[in-house]
Amino acid sequence: MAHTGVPSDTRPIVISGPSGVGKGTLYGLLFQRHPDVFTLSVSHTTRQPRQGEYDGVHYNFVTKEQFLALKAADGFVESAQFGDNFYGTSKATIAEQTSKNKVVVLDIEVEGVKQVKAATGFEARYVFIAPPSEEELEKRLRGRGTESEESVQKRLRQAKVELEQAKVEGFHDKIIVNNDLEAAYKELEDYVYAPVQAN
Ligand SMILES: Nc1ncnc2c1ncn2[C@@H]1O[C@H](COP(=O)(O)OP(=O)(O)OP(=O)(O)O)[C@@H](O)[C@H]1O
Repeated sequence: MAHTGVPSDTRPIVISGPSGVGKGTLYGLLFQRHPDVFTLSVSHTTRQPRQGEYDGVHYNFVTKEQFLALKAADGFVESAQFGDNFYGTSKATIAEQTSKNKVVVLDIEVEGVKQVKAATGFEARYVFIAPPSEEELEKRLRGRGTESEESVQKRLRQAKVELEQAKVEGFHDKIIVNNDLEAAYKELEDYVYAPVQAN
């Protein structure tokens, strides 16, 4: 069945999975095939904008002081530090995007997923994208041609952590194996458009 319009369940969708598994490709299709329905969450960051990046579009660019103040006020559903820079997803940003009748998609690592699950007053749906095999994951990561050898190795180590966590019963609401892209996309779309489950 073809799905159209806004899903009945409008909770944000948290998508996780190892680097190179095809998360971006899959939700990219969701955005492309359902324009104006879904939107990627806009993170806060303390790093400097790069050429062509706009405040409020690619990131909400803030100072370290602003970031830490928001964190102290429990304003993030998840946050992390990479090198000298802080990154986080603010509750207010998600609420604002949701109020515009958009279903917000969050693309985060497993540590972030744990934080979102522990965040107070925040409801979401958790989708894990799994590779058909670790060999295929490595092939895709290399095939993308964006990573150095060191970065490939680092991502593969992190992949093992992600895959281990995904085995925990009930941690994710839905696990999709991205083998054939169209089949995986269909599974994602069917899940996203499934009617709200009565508890
Ligand atoms: N089902 C599939 N079959 C074969 N190749 C795929 C499939 N899905 C995605 N790919 C390819 O795998 C590579 C990695 O995909 P993508 O960049 O979407 O991964 P990602 O999970 O978003 O990675 P990251 O977390 O590093 O951003 C891309 O080159 C993409 O075209």
